[in-house]
Amino acid sequence: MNVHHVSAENSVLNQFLVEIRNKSVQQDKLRFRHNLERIGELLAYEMSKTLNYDVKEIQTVLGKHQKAVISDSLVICSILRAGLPMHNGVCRIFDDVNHSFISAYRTHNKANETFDIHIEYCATSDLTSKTLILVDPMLATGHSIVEVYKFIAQKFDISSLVILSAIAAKPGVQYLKKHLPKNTQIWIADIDESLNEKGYIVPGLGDAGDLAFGPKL
Ligand SMILES: O=P(O)(O)OC[C@H]1O[C@H](OP(=O)(O)OP(=O)(O)O)[C@H](O)[C@@H]1O
Ligand SMILES: O=c1cc[nH]c(=O)[nH]1
Ligand SMILES: [Mg+2]
Repeated sequence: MNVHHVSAENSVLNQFLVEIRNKSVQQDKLRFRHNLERIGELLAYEMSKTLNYDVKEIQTVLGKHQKAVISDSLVICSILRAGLPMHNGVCRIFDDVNHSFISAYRTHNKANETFDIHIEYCATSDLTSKTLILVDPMLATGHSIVEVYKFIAQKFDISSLVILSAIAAKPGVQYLKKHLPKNTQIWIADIDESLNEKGYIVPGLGDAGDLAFGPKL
């Protein structure tokens, strides 16, 4: 698995990350979602540099022009709910692609201090031979992404997997390395050291789904 830590190099991305983490600024839901959208755009742009390209010729009003354009067949799949704002950003970068939505939510299993992942909804086109771009702003333990991948891999033989996340915890990245295909590419805006006992990323930002859309019962 190839891990790209995008904010290792300073850019405007840092500003968006600081704003989603800041406990005062993040209370503004509109701004929180907008920043996740912008992070989605920037990750999509960076990731686009490693896709496959074919040279195409077009006709301008004055002559012919050749340029390499993306040849991969992409599908953007976001994990509900928190994936939706980043999804909007990613789909502003890749125009002519299909979109999939899959639900995954965690419940805390107090008996053995683990998390159960629940997948109850999946709306997708045929993913056979597609490059699947899986979008989720938070990669904490990594269990949600791995369960979503397993669910999809049971039904479709995808060509390759790309993951886009805003904030990841190191243990979650290690978990993905163990459980996802070797050729997976993962693009993370920022990587934090640890998780707390409730499986939240530290320092992280809190609950991305609740900050974007309000607390759920
Ligand atoms: O890496 P993991 O430990 O599996 O945790 C990450 C998951 O937790 C969050 O979803 P959540 O369950 O809070 O659902 P939500 O999007 O509805 O808020 C987040 O959006 C990820 O999907
Ligand atoms: O830190 C975390 C962990 C899981 N989900 C979140 O939204 N935040
Ligand atoms: Mg949540």
